[in-house]
Amino acid sequence: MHMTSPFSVAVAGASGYAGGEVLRLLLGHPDVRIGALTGGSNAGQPLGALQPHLVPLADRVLEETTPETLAGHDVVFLGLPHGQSAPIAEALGDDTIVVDCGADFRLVDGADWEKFYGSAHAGTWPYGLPELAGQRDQLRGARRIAVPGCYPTISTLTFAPAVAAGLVTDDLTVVAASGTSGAGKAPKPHLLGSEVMGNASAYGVGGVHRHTPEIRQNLGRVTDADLKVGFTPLLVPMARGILATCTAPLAGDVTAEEAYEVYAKAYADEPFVHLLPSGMWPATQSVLGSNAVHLQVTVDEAAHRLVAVGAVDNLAKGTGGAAVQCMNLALGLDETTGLSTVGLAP
Ligand SMILES: NC(=O)C1=CN([C@@H]2O[C@H](COP(=O)(O)OP(=O)(O)OC[C@H]3O[C@@H](n4cnc5c(N)ncnc54)[C@H](OP(=O)(O)O)[C@@H]3O)[C@@H](O)[C@H]2O)C=CC1
Ligand SMILES: CC(=O)N[C@@H](CCC(=O)OP(=O)(O)O)C(=O)O
Repeated sequence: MHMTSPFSVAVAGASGYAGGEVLRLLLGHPDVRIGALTGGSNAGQPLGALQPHLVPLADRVLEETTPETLAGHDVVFLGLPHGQSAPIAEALGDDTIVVDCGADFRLVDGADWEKFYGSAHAGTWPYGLPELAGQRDQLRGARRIAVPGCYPTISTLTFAPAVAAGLVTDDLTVVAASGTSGAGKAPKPHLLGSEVMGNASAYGVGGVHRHTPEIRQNLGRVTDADLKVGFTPLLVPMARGILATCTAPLAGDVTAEEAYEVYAKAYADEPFVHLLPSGMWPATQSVLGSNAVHLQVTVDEAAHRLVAVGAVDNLAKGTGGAAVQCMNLALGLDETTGLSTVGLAP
């Protein structure tokens, strides 16, 4: 099938956070026409009752999420719980570009999948992080795309230049604080206002969070070293954003200026990765709503460690923005179409 602009696009999970963010961005995209919008328990509801910020789509009624409702579009975005994507993708056929915001097709190693997700591995699709070595070429013209997890996106981009350049040993530590939208819209006891407001907490501690193998897999693409990745997620009282602190012992004598130069060179041509001026440190507010990632790096001489910090909007570059960026690559459009690097302040 030969696709031409405007490309018809359907969104499954349009009532959820990821689906809603994909739609927010698609409403500003010049080359798409928004087709079917589907939900789960909210099928039959007008979108305006669920996503009031998506004003131009307020009167659109959510359909059931089935291969039939999603068929006949050039692109289908899936913002569904884990495990729901494979049967739909299979039924859609290879003419349709399927961009999955879920985890089902991100991991290469089936044993990792089974250990961390506890179910049978569905397979592996091209991985939707164009900035990671070798991935952009896989995404151009792709028909199936696995959008990364939000923590893996920022952890990978924050650590990759140091790991690729051999500035650090194989012993990597990530501590990342996320806003609550990372956990989705479905009600959960630990996300009640009383549990979240005025509170910061750790969870998934001790190498058990399912994003640990995804981060290790990504950074394993830029080094031959057998990496050890320690990942600790934190939940903090904000709606959007992740701030990741990535540290590792230095492999040799490296100055802060040399580390900064490595990062500047690695991302010189990346439209969405912004290395802040030396001495300025990333803050989530600056990337909210935008597809930008903000980074900074230095060396702690006394501790003989590299310290890099990254900020991302988990719903934008962390999911919906990455999904649109990958759609652009798959369709042969300019990768930045419909995406902004402008955040919010204050
Ligand atoms: N939130 C984030 O920051 C990120 C999310 N993701 C991934 O994106 C996907 C969606 O997450 P998110 O939007 O946060 O989750 P939400 O809980 O906010 O949304 C889930 C969506 O899936 C729909 N849904 C749930 N169960 C079914 C079902 N059985 N059949 C059909 N539709 C169903 C829901 O519909 P309804 O409400 O109508 O029941 C809703 O539209 C997940 O795989 C998540 O891991 C990835 C990276 C970051
Ligand atoms: C704050 C919070 O709860 N975040 C989620 C990660 C969200 C994400 O990236 O999602 P998937 O990998 O599931 O697609 C978590 O830790 O489970």
